[in-house]
Amino acid sequence: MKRQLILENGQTFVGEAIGSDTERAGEVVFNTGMTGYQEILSDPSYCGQIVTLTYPLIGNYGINRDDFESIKPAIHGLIVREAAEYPSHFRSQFSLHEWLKKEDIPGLEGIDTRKLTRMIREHGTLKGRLCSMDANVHEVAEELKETPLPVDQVSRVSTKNQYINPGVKERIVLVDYGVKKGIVKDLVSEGYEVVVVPYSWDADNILALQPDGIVLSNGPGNPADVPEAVETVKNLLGRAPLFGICLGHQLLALASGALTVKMPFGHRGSNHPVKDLRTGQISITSQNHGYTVDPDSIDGTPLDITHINVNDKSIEGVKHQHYPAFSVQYHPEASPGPEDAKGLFNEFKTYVKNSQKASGRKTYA
Ligand SMILES: NC(=O)CC[C@H](N)C(=O)O
Repeated sequence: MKRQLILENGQTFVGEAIGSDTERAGEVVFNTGMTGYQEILSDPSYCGQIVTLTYPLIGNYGINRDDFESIKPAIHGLIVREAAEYPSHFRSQFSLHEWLKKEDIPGLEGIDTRKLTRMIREHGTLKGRLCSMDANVHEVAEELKETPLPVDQVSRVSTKNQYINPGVKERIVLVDYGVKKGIVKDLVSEGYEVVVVPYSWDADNILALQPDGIVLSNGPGNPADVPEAVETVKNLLGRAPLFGICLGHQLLALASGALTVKMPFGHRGSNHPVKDLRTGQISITSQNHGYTVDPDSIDGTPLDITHINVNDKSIEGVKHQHYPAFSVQYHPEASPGPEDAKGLFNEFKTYVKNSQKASGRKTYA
């Protein structure tokens, strides 16, 4: 069955329908990763977006039960050049098409994904809708133009209740703005007790858990859409070591007086080079973000820039001058992607240990 992608600029791409028959709209973004489609499909930071993958063959190793980054995918659609019909891998349980159908996510295959990607690179991200062939292109394009991007994504994907991953070492509170499982897994593998709490918890509620460290997770949307989270981070500064990842990084920056801006088409992929300005070391990193900390807003804030993107020099990491708080725009947990940045979890561990020593609290081995 044919299906079309209608963009707000009136352009259309006609291909074959895969997955669910639901019609759905979203901001169309591209990811350049050659592998990792299952993690991308289930990363809550894509909530409300339609993702096109630039690698031409997707789905060849299937979908398995272990590699999901969340339980319920929040992505609005998937666009690929070719979806493998017969996956081959010993862990595979579904084909891409079967899984998309099961999760009620519409997909489109067989279009020129290079043309679509170039269009997004030239004009910035575009709103789009995956539609049946009888949709009126002009009407849909007008409607897309008039519909603003959603502002409620974090509340859609954050956990509703706190939950605990037991551990024998320090207690880390992980504030869930749409957390990827990879972050939880990496913290648990350090031996921490990881208490995951809803994004709406205020600082008093979080501090009542007596955390030895706090991680601010990744998450979807514009960080300026969650002012209550910025307020919470402000009130957490200096009360426990803070480590922000992606949206968590943007919230730490906003809480410290900096600003964030929307990028034309963002960074989404598994090979983004990041330079640590303190050591000169380059890491190849996994990224998924459409907003960034505005470099012109840093002066006068208590933040030092620690990392920059080698390609476009955008800010990739900051550190607070007075409090044990730091953050990165990229993904130390990878999931999917290279693991060059895993060392950031060790940096966090040092912060946690130092803060324990300074406070005279019990330290762990
Ligand atoms: N992965 C993330 O946390 C993304 C952060 C934010 N939603 C952005 O797009 O910039």
